[in-house]
Amino acid sequence: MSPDGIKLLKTPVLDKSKWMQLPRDVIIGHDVLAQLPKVCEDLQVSGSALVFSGKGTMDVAGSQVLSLVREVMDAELFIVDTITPEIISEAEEAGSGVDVFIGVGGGKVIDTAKIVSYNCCRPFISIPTAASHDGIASSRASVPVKGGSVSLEANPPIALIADTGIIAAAPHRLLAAGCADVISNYTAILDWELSHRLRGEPVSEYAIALARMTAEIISKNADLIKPHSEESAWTVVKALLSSGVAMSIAGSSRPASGGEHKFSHALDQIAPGKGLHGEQCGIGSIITMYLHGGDWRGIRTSLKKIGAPTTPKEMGIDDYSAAQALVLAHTIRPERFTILDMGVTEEVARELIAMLYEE
Ligand SMILES: NC(=O)C1=CN([C@@H]2O[C@H](COP(=O)(O)OP(=O)(O)OC[C@H]3O[C@@H](n4cnc5c(N)ncnc54)[C@H](OP(=O)(O)O)[C@@H]3O)[C@@H](O)[C@H]2O)C=CC1
Ligand SMILES: O=C(CO)COP(=O)(O)O
Ligand SMILES: [Zn+2]
Repeated sequence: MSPDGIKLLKTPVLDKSKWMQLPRDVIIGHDVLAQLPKVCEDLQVSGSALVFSGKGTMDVAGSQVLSLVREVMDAELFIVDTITPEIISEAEEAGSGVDVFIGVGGGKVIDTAKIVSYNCCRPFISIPTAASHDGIASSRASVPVKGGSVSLEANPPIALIADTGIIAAAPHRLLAAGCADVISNYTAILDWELSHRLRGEPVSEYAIALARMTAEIISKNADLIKPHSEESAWTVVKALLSSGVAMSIAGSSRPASGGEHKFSHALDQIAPGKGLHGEQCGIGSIITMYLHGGDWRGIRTSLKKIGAPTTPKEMGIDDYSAAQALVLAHTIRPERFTILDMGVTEEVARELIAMLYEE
């Protein structure tokens, strides 16, 4: 009984908690780069910044961002050529004592800034120059390591500033790769559900619903995704954002990364520097959708409409290497159970790659 005589009910304790981190300010649109000083003011970010950019993306937006940041705080530059544990340590040293990290570029630049931000316990602002991957707003980062790849916990951006003018001007190949990365959510989800049924891995229905809806929006609008159209850049950036949020809800990259991603990571080892991340995942998704017994032709049609490759040859990768990547995929993150972990022989792998060329 409470002091007021009200009978208190004993409620069962749910011994469960979850901490999800999501972006706070999201600015998407034409010429929004100029909003950066305002965003820093809104988020009360001041002091000093370390701006990460790439060799090519420096000219696209990195220099402009550096000038804008220097209007409101001290800023230094760190050029990311490739992402490795060594480069990350180097960047952490350069970022010691810095108040905010800003990533301006493609996926490698953004992932590096994200990891350094997490390790240095300082916020990070994401400024993608291309809609090529769904890590622009996620709380995960992928790092290639010897013999594979690791998915690390990282800081999601405190702010995402996506300038659709810059993104639409980027080579169409990058936008098409971003679409393919999102379309591959279809099979990532099937793999997660398979692991749930076979291994008892917990799933998040909300993360699955969001990731699937995102893939559906891109597939349904495949006809409307056009090169150098700011409208298309809008559509794709929003999809990448919601796919990233799905990963943050899940607390892992599971809703957006399954066997098709393991295939892509294996290709990065076997045929480095040929295909883009999203392109490889898209092709992997056609194959794993076939293995799941789903509409693999539908995935292939969407990718073709968008202008993403559907065969290894289109990425400059020979079929033998692609088949090897399929066989090796299960060795990448063996703890992540997918349909490719059920056993793919060399013979089957060759047949699966040949299937991609079928009319
Ligand atoms: N954290 C996550 O949740 C996710 C992470 N990823 C990771 O992201 C990476 C893939 O990203 P992706 O962007 O495809 O690869 P990269 O970061 O390697 O970028 C590909 C190329 O595009 C160039 N580029 C970027 N923007 C422009 C532009 N506007 N105009 C001309 N060139 C441009 C880059 O230039 P530059 O040389 O200047 O860099 C680079 O040469 C992988 O490492 C992948 O693992 C992918 C999905 C999700
Ligand atoms: O690329 C991702 C989602 O699109 C996530 O990357 P991982 O495969 O490294 O988890
Ligand atoms: Zn991906």
